Amino acid sequence: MVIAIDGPSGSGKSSTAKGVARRLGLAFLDTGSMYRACAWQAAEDGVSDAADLVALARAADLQVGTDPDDARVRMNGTDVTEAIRLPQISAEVSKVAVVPEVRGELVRRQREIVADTLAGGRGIVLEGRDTTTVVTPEADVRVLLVADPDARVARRHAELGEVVDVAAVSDQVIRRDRDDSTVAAFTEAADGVVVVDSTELTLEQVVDAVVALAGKVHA
Ligand SMILES: Nc1ncnc2c1ncn2[C@@H]1O[C@H](COP(=O)(O)OP(=O)(O)OP(=O)(O)O)[C@@H](O)[C@H]1O
Ligand SMILES: Nc1ccn([C@H]2C[C@H](O)[C@@H](COP(=O)(O)O)O2)c(=O)n1
Repeated sequence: MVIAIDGPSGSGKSSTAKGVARRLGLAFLDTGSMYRACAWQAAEDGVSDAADLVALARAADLQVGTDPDDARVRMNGTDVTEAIRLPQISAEVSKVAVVPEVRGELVRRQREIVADTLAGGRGIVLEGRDTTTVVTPEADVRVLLVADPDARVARRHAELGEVVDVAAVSDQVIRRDRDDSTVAAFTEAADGVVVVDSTELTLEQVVDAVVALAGKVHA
């Protein structure tokens, strides 16, 4: 069983994918964490031009955990699980994600993780921007998870707290989507991809909806 979930920032992809993975006993892969880890390394090294970013991605010793309860990320020997969620990484990550050769390298690694997980006898839920269209277009269940922009900004604001102002949150959600959508097709559902709108749904209800789609595969 492979379940792929894409969508814009703050639509609830990570929370939903983890919830579905827990419910069905599947592994979990946050593909965005891999772009974030590269952005973290680029900031550490002070590099920003495309050739350097590609070299960094190709040389990276990048370890991504697939336990939905403890998906730790290690980049070149450093545990960056918390660091990659900092606002400065969210602000910079799109500059890394728009480089085609970086995408090619990370997609190759993501497919490898999926294949290794399946070879080990376990299914996987992966989420990101291009998992339904590029990484695993053959997935058993493919979902485009959407939510109104106001709801997405409000969710992110609630998560980050008062320390981050509305303009910064909007940059993390709206501006980032604009930049990210130049290289990945997550604003429209591709053929065979089911749209789930989480605007008026609780997280539990969204997880129920995806689990129900997975149930139909085995029906
Ligand atoms: N259905 C929902 N209703 C209310 N809040 C939700 C719902 N789904 C997720 N959330 C909350 O919204 C926030 C964003 O969720 P999450 O990180 O899962 O989104 P995402 O799509 O993975 O975002 P990004 O792509 O920016 O990493 C979190 O605080 C999460 O708890
Ligand atoms: N499959 C993916 C996953 C992520 N990205 C990019 C776009 C995001 O700005 C960034 C971080 O992702 P997030 O943790 O916010 O889900 O990585 C992508 O291009 N393709």
